[in-house]
Amino acid sequence: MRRSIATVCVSGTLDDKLTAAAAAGFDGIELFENDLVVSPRSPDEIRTRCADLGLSIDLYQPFRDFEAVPPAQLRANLERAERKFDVMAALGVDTVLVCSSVSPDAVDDDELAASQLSMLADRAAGRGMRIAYEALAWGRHVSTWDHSWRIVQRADHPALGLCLDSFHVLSRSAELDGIADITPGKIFFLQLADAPNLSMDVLQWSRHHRLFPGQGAFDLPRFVDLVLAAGYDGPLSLEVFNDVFRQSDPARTAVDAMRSLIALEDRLSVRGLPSAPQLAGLSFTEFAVDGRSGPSLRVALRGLGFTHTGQHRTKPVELWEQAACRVVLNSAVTEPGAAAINAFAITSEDPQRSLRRAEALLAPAHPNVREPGEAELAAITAPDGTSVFITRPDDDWRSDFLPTGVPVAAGAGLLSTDHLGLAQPFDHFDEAGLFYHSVLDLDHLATGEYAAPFGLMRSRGVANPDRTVRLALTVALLRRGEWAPAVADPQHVAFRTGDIVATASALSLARLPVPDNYYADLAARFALPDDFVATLRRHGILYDRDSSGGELLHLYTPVLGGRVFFEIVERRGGYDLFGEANAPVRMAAQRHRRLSG
Ligand SMILES: O=C(O)c1ccc(O)c(O)c1
Ligand SMILES: [Mg+2]
Repeated sequence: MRRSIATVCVSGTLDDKLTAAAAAGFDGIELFENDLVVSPRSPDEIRTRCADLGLSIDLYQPFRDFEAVPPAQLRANLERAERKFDVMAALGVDTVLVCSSVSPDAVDDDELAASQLSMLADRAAGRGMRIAYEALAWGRHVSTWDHSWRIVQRADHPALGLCLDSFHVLSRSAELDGIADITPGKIFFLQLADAPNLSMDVLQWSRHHRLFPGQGAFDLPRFVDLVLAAGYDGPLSLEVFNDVFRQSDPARTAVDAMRSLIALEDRLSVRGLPSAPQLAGLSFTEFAVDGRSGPSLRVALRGLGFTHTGQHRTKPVELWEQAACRVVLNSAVTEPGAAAINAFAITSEDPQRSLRRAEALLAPAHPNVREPGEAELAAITAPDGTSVFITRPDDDWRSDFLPTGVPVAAGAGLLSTDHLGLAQPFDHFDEAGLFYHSVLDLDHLATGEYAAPFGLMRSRGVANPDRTVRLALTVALLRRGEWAPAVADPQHVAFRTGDIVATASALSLARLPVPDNYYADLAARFALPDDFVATLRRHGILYDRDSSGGELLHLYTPVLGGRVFFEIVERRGGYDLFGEANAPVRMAAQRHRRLSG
């Protein structure tokens, strides 16, 4: 299907937007009037520019407050419409979007609305144009798709049809099945937007919080399926009003937008991508370290029971292991400053297919510099710049490391990497969620918010079906201000143990001190037995319980080398999340710990 994007989705002037849309591979655009009005190009020149870029102009919009008005107003509205038809003729666009009236002067009279829209359609038809009527969720009298359809049916004019916008339809949790019964050919245009579930004024929700498909909570595949069942064969067109996208790099937003459509088409089976291979776990996490952070990470790894088992053949890179937990310390990446997670690796049953899928979803390939004889690691770059390596089930990458011969430590019972905690750059949180969801086919777990010492935080978990790969993405709800302590957004690796009390007893490293107030509150909140709470307190273990009785027991290290820390988790009874309720306790404790040295 053709793919289009409304100019309102991305930042910049009209030229910036057109360039971005074309570069991302869109076939067409919806031209917003504002973008035309502020452009120094004439409509003719815009038409030429779009043609040069290979973009069609699929829709001109919006035309507001047209229908169901008193006669004098109707004359003025028709006159206004003629001026817009002039512009459309010069642009070479044949469809104009008329959104349902929000005017207090509009009359609640379907017959009047239908007859006036029919007059408008007559004039449009005279110029080879057509009218797509869209019910805004906050329309004065017409606010649902079925109401707009009744009016279009009543008008019964060949140049009058519907514009269906997923936001307006799905934000109203309307009855949907009837969409499939709309007369073939009467859906003139389809606009797609996702959104998070929010309880708020629907206009504010629409104008600030729309997202690209796959980034929010709406069931877009079902909606689009119904529209296709009604015979729609026009473009899939994104219309996303979003405060962050409006001020982000348009080239990047357009790629994010295109990825959302490719992923949606894949879910609709309109266009098949290489299927996502099964993933078998997080095979290693790589930290970039320098002369200051390297030593503190080594001390911590030893204290956690890791052994420095391997040294890279050609690079200053160390492999540390304990059971299936692997950490790589890379001193070759010399970005000055804190230690940071600069890469992680996921085991795929078919790395090459994983990579082909990633490419089809416009994931940037990671330039992988390798010496002869070294394992070929497929790699892509995540939205926050982290490299994601895709490794084979046989872990052939380990042969790049020569054994150190260091005797293997007894360990502390750590079994495998449970999850990574990756704080995301403010502008790329939604992009990251869609990236992992589509490229690696990770499911969205719950999205949550919590009040942390340095601001409100949002978290979104993503995981594969059998939960061997879990990522906890976090972001501050507001872009950070000037007072942002360095510990505000650290990254971490969590390792799984089967018995956290035994593991805690075997550790030999500084634990994060957890305040007594926390344990007093915990005992009260969950009615826990005294001796259990005493054990948790003795080891600095935090606790969470979900609504089905699943439990998480976890503990943290202080922040190491400026930005990273480790966590140990024991999951009981199918606990599926990350203990977000305890994140504020951890953040405050980490800051106390830094202040006290
Ligand atoms: O917010 C609006 O006014 C507006 C305008 C045009 C649309 O297609 C729409 O969905 C919303
Ligand atoms: Mg719309």
